[in-house]
Amino acid sequence: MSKYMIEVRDVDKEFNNGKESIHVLDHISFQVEKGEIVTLLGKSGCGKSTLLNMVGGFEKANGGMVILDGNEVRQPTRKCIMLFQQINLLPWRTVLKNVQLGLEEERISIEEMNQRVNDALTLVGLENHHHQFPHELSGGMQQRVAIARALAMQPDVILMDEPFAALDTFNRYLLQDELLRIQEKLKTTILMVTHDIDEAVYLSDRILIMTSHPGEIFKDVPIKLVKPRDRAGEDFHYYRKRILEDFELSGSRQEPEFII
Ligand SMILES: Nc1ncnc2c1ncn2[C@@H]1O[C@H](COP(=O)(O)OP(=O)(O)OP(=O)(O)O)[C@@H](O)[C@H]1O
Repeated sequence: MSKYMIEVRDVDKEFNNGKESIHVLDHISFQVEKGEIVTLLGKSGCGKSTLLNMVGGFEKANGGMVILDGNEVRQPTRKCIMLFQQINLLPWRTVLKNVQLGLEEERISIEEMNQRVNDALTLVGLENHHHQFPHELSGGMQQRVAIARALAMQPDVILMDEPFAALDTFNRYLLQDELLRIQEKLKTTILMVTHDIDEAVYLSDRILIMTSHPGEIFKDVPIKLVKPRDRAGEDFHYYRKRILEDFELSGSRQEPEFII
């Protein structure tokens, strides 16, 4: 049995907009071990979301393949759930009913469904909010409901596309801590996209730095700091600085318009 939960093998992607084709991802390969948190970090347009969509089975590659827990990904599956920045709760359903949503297609008993929904809501700290509607919750609480909905499905992998980008700093920090606490408990494999360097250093076991046009993995940076990490600590700043430098050295920096 492979120790990898996700294997991206030589994935290549072009989009055609009718007039021209854009080479978005150039022969990308990487692996994510079971229980790891790995972040794709790169500038806007470098192909992070496209790559994440491929791992989730929402987008097809022009070449190469993605293997999830030993099986080639050909379509979305319940083993691998995507969480977006847009929260996508159904406004007419309560918190409880929104979390149930992901389980309604599963062949499980009512008792098991209730148990999984209760457990997931307790994990995200919403055990006292079952009967509220989304509009009665803050943005941070709504994102917690979305996380609970994903957790209730007991996926092997959660894919996160800038899940905290719409939140204010305090809520973002709070939810990052919640995510780490939950992941420590459940050992779910997480592949995340962000352009927030601090978020990447705070959460990740490894950061994959991408360059653009076409998107490539420029560097694989293991973050060897124990969690929870001190955002104000010297070690944290070391990684932050190193990654900032990587971006400047990555070849994707714009040349100055005039050189005197
Ligand atoms: N369905 C599509 N059709 C055509 N081009 C697309 C499509 N989806 C993405 N692209 C192009 O592919 C490139 C990569 O887009 P992608 O959204 O993956 O980048 P990103 O790194 O996630 O950007 P951001 O951080 O801004 O979300 C962009 O140039 C984008 O315009």
